[in-house]
Amino acid sequence: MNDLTWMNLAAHEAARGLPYKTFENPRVGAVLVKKNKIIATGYHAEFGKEHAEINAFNHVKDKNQVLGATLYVTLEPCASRGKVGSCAETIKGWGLHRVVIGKKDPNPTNNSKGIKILKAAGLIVDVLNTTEYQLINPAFDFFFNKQLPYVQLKLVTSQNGLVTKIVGEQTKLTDYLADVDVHKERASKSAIMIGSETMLIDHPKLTVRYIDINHRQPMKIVIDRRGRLRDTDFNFSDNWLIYTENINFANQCAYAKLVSDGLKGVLIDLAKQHIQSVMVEGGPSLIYSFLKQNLWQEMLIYTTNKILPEGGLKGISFNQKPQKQLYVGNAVKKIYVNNQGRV
Ligand SMILES: NC(=O)C1=CN([C@@H]2O[C@H](COP(=O)(O)OP(=O)(O)OC[C@H]3O[C@@H](n4cnc5c(N)ncnc54)[C@H](OP(=O)(O)O)[C@@H]3O)[C@@H](O)[C@H]2O)C=CC1
Ligand SMILES: Nc1c(N[C@@H]2O[C@H](COP(=O)(O)O)[C@@H](O)[C@H]2O)[nH]c(=O)[nH]c1=O
Ligand SMILES: [Zn+2]
Repeated sequence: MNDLTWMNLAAHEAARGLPYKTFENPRVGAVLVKKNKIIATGYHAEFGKEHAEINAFNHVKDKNQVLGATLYVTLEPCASRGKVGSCAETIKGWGLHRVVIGKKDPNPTNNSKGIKILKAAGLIVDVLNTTEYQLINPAFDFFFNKQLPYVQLKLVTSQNGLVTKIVGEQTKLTDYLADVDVHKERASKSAIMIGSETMLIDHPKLTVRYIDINHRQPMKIVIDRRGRLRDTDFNFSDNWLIYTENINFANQCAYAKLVSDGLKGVLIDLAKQHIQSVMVEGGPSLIYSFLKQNLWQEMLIYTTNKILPEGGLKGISFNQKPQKQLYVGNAVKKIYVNNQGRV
């Protein structure tokens, strides 16, 4: 077994973390190895809980086994104290011989700093930088590399490509199991975004409620260029943010924010508020705008088994081949990846 094989095992561990549980944290895996044998494995399972390296160490019954061992970890151990304390500072007390790292942490609070701590403690540190575990945290990587939120578009259609039965109304298309999947997607995002027309017609909740979560609810964002929400009686609270170009609305509503440079300006502003990822849940007009301006990284289309009469609101036409497709409840979920819009 060589470094790459052990690191692949650590990457498999990382993939045991579920994005709807790790939330804004990266999925990370770790393997402790001594004399070509595994001592323990671990992964980061939940936002705010122990990191992968610590979990691996906690799985070792006789801690003497760790003396002189090698730690394989997919991401550079954190340097900052964060929510659980610095892993690099903890690791240096274990008596390891060597630490092998999949890639450096793109988060500037940790970048190269974890490696520095380990090296200063006399450990041998190697960074492999191979590609297979670069793709495991697309939103985390995109946010820290581009200083913009990762944009995931999502639309639900009938089998014949419509998003509503009647223009100007809402139509529920997904069944319970598909909703659970949608809510897992929501739970992994910092924010959910919709267009003003969807807000006015659907009055959506935009919460995660089909699954339990132990982290915060995503922020709710409405794009309301003209300020059509100005004279409505929506009960906005701190978790809502409305981007508008209507100065009167922005002055009058505590939750409305003036933005003048379009969707890109919105994304830049969200990044400043540490919004790492956004799920744009429609409607089709807003989704088209993100596609046209190439401001997206991933798109989910759930095509349900329902057939709606012609005359309803049309979804989008999109010719790219999906990277993946799977069945969830009454829908086929197609996942599209924008190769020109990634890191
Ligand atoms: N099946 C599904 O998955 C979904 C269905 N729906 C349904 O879709 C319908 C609403 O969808 P739709 O009519 O497409 O409207 P949207 O919800 O997409 O809202 C449209 C508004 O968004 C704003 N907007 C769009 N593009 C831009 C841009 N480039 N820059 C700034 N603002 C922009 C505009 O505001 P302004 O006019 O002020 O400029 C526009 O009027 C509803 O019936 C709803 O029930 C909605 C979501 C999902
Ligand atoms: N119609 C439709 C969806 N529509 C999207 O979900 C929003 C409703 O969110 P909420 O109020 O939290 O349930 C709605 O405004 C629109 O953005 N989503 C789906 O998963 N399945 C569906 O059939
Ligand atoms: Zn850590």
